[in-house]
Amino acid sequence: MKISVLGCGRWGTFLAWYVNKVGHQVMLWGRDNSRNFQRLQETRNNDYLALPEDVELGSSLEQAVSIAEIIIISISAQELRSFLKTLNTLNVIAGKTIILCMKGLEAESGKRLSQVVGEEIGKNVNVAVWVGPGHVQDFVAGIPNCMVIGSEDVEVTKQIAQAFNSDLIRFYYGQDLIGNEIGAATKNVMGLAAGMLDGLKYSSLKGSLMARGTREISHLIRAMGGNDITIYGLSHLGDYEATLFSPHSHNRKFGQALVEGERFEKLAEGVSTVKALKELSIQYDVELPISNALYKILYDNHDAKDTLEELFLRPLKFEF
Ligand SMILES: NC(=O)C1=CN([C@@H]2O[C@H](COP(=O)(O)OP(=O)(O)OC[C@H]3O[C@@H](n4cnc5c(N)ncnc54)[C@H](O)[C@@H]3O)[C@@H](O)[C@H]2O)C=CC1
Ligand SMILES: O=C(CO)COP(=O)(O)O
Repeated sequence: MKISVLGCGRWGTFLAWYVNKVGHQVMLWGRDNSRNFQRLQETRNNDYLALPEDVELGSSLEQAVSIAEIIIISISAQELRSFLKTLNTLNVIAGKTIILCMKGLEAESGKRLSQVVGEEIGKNVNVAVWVGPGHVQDFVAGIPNCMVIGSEDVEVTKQIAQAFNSDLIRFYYGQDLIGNEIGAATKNVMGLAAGMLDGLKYSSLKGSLMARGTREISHLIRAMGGNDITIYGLSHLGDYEATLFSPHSHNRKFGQALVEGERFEKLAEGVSTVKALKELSIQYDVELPISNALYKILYDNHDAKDTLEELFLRPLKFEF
């Protein structure tokens, strides 16, 4: 199949590498002025991998979209809406399948990224998400993992999963788009919290964070009309090792750097997702104590140690 990957950062470049490896014809698109794109053009390398010669690099968005049946998008979540507005003006997207390979929510509205596609592009495309655990560093070292593809159309889900399945990534068919999108975005929030615990030398609390984090987000998924069991699947709990424990996780590193008084400059999607969760907790009237504590730390300048310790002072309650 002809596939174009839009976004040539850490993950987008890996996706182009992977989709080429499993036998598809791939174009990786980036903006002319992007440092990532320029470096790939000059060296075909980034910090993580070397791109094979048969992955085409392109900077014309119109060309990248018009030549492909499947369009994979992997840019920062907060850029998606404006990016789609630009894409829409080119009039080449109708009839394509868009796969969102990004883990975030729109910060101001709390909207899921597939909803943003629906609002900006309309109904004349198929939309799927490809989420779950995986770091470029592990995949290029040949370490396999499991991931999940989901959409509102089971035939689209199956077609994509079958086209991309390999002995490096085993795909499962997602059955709950709301749960998969909320789960994928919010695992980054738990990653920020895990990093803060690491920085505070409270790493032994990460087991409790896993238990209470999943419970908190399952309430939100149910309130939003999803299936609360999805939280225990690949998009959320299955991604905890790669986020709460992995030395590669940007979200975990961001949280750790914050409590250590350092700055972590790379994209940590959880920071914007914390804002989205504040909005969703109001919209759906769901209590999200861990996410709310992170909001106070990140947006109201509360002290991380005090704020996380305050979680222990709440009234006792039943576990489930
Ligand atoms: N296992 C998985 O499914 C993984 C998923 N991700 C997700 O992938 C997404 C991207 O993350 P990274 O690649 O780490 O970020 P990154 O910062 O390395 O790459 C983002 C890329 O998007 C481009 N970009 C940003 N705004 C743009 C715009 N308006 N128009 C065109 N291009 C734009 C940037 O130039 C950059 O090349 C995130 O949502 C992240 O959560 C990341 C790693 C693993
Ligand atoms: O989603 C990821 C791993 O599955 C990447 O996580 P980070 O963005 O925290 O590095």
